[in-house]
Amino acid sequence: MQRKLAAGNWKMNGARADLSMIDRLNTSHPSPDCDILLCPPAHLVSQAVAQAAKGTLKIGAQNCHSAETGAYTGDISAGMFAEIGASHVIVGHSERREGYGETDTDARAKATAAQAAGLIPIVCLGESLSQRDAGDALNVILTQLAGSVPADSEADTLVVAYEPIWAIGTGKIPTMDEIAEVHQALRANLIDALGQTGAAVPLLYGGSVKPANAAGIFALEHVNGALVGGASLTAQDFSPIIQALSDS
Ligand SMILES: O=C[C@H](O)COP(=O)(O)O
Repeated sequence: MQRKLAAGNWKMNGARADLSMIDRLNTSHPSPDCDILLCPPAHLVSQAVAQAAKGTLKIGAQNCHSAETGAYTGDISAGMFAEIGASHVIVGHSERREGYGETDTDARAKATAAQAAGLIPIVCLGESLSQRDAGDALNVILTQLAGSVPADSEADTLVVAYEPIWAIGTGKIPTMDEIAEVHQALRANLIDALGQTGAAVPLLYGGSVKPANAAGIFALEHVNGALVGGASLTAQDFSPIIQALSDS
């Protein structure tokens, strides 16, 4: 059985004062098989960890370098995030792939470094609108999966997130059939690659998840949670998404 995960990605948003929502999230009590994760900007991770310590909320990072240490000005390694108490790190997000030219090889190197440091990588995959319109979505996604996931992953050391690029921050989402088709294909390919481990890896959907559409998405087979951007910025929006996942 897969664990459920409601993960919030604040991207380059949020200030110290916004960490007060952690107290509200920590008072929610999702089902025992459901984890809540918040990934604030790097400068807030340490304080977020301290603030979350009295509850079960986990804190993650949005990116890491694949090396342990070295002359990489401005970068932060997975081990450094682990040292300050992070539990997860997002890798291969389309905003890193598109904005910084990161490849599947980069995503896999970061995911491998994360696992070595004791962090759980959330490996992101997703097609552009033109790729979907051309009927190439599954091919693109499964190629990214094969190239980005470390071969020796375990069920509790890997999360995979399907995020269609055209759904991120747009208010548009795929049809339920389209999400189900992708998640079914991801599950089948993970089982092919990892055996029974692949059956237990949590699969998240991301892209314009809101309180109004969360329950429908979480009802789909092989959807074990969400990677939430805009709606994770306030407890008012994120809490009902967590509740919908917990109830699913
Ligand atoms: O990492 C989160 C995703 O990019 C989704 O962002 P969004 O919920 O604002 O569409």
